[in-house]
Amino acid sequence: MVVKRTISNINIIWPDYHSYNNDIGNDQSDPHNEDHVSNKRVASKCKYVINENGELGDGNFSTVKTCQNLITKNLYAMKLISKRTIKDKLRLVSSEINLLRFLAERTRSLESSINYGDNSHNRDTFTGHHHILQLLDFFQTSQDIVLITQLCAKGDLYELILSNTSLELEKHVKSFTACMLSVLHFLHSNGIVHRDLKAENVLFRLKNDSEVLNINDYSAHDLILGDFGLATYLNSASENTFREYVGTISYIAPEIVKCKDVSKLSLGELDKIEKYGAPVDIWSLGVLTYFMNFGYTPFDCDNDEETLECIIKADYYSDEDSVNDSALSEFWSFIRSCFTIDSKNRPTSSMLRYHPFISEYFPSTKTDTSKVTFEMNDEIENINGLEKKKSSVTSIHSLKSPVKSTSSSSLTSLHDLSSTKASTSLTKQGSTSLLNIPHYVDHQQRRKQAISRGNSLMLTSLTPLHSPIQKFNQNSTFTLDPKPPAVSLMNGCYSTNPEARPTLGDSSPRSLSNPSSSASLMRLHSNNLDHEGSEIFKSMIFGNSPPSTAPSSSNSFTKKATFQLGLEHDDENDD
Ligand SMILES: Nc1ncnc2c1ncn2[C@@H]1O[C@H](COP(=O)(O)OP(=O)(O)OP(=O)(O)O)[C@@H](O)[C@H]1O
Repeated sequence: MVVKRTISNINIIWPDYHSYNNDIGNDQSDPHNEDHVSNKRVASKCKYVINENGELGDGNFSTVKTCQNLITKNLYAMKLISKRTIKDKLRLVSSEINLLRFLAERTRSLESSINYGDNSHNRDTFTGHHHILQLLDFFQTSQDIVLITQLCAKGDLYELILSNTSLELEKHVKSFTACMLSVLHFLHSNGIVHRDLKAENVLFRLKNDSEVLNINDYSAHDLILGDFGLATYLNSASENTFREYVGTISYIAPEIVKCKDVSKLSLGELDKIEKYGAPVDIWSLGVLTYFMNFGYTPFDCDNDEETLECIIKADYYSDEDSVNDSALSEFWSFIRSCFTIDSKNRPTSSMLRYHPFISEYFPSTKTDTSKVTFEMNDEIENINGLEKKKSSVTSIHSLKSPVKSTSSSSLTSLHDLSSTKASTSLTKQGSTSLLNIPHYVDHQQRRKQAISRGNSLMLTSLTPLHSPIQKFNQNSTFTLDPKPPAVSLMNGCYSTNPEARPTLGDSSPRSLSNPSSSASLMRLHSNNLDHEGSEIFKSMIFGNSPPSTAPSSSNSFTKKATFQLGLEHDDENDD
């Protein structure tokens, strides 16, 4: 059985996750036995090798390693999502892949339409789609579902904040916030909600020639938002997607907190819970901005119940000194806007670009029409007019700081709504609830340690770029090229396990030096059958979108779909 989804111009056919799940269940009987697997399908030889010493990080469901494409010689990040670990959470993985593919397509189409020489485009310092993790390829092995993405530096924003105690407001908090706001603006205007914006998911992309993150060199890195595992389309097919209790507790909005007990509700009761939407990301942005500035998160208390209580009331911690610090007035105004309890009154990503805290990064807002200016003024009035009540000085907050969730810590917190009263309908919708519950350490203690280690911020400024076009292009690490040649991609096929090597070879993209051998991702999905490659390559590439010559029977769709996830296919396409 297949589920067919049409996302913009991409026709994605994805196997029903229940049947896929069954298939994975079979694998688990002997996941190490390739022969067992090969009884029912032929695995392609993996086109990537892993650096066995190149672990970049791990998450709740995955390990991320440096890898090299054997054909292009380019280095990428390989995210290995263990089938054993995700078991019944396949919906989240297919959703992540679908979304990343859509975003990669959207990015390519936007890039091809932007004329960088024309000042009417891209006047803002940050261009949202430049700061999203790009998916290059994906496949599955007997043990893992594998995503190949662009390579970012080891370490993330969370580690950067903790290792520096906090970040500097003028130099970094503002620019990082503006950058993430540009990403949210891009996602929201494309109908996508991320639902897990947090420091751990913000990575640093380096220029090709930099091996380690030199945060002092502005021109050598960019912020990248990753982990789209919880991201979803606003017009999601599932009735209850926006009633799921998902996210990371320190960052969730009040409207998500209200969904905490959805698993215990009857269907009638569930209907009464208001659906949430894109504003949940704005709340998380407020938490992230606050965390960058202070080095601790705003709502965390001794226990989760108290934390959730504070979130519901927007009762964030603030000490009197910082509240009265005039240098922080715009910061607090921004925070208050993000922490507007009523999501309908919370400013959108579009409106927030006008906020004085970060508006200098969005010069395009200055030349908008009078209508927009009026809305802007209105908005700023709202921002400034927000009630002052909301911050706690001596409340139940205990100044605890989050500790990064480890790969095992939140797995136990996966609640499957299928075990609930509302199970029948929710399971049908494929609904799953996921909440990462981080552990906490004593903030004061950590702060003292950081100070005694003499950690100081050495970051240079990501200042607004006033001659934006030229300078932006020079400084950005964003690039879509070189485009991987079609023959180097695996496009969802079933593969042997990637070989691990102690070191990876030369990463110069030799095969890409021959332009005729390269095909952009755009072309891979363009239904243009004139590009190079044999019919079998076309079949592989268009596995998710049948070539126009393919028979249009539902059988052929099914074959394509199963081929795409490698459930049953013959791949004659090995190297
Ligand atoms: N492209 C990349 N380049 C470098 N490091 C990466 C990349 N992708 C992920 N990482 C590292 O691996 C970690 C885990 O990745 P990711 O957050 O995607 O996994 P996850 O299992 O979905 O995590 P979560 O626990 O948030 O659900 C990240 O925190 C980051 O440190």
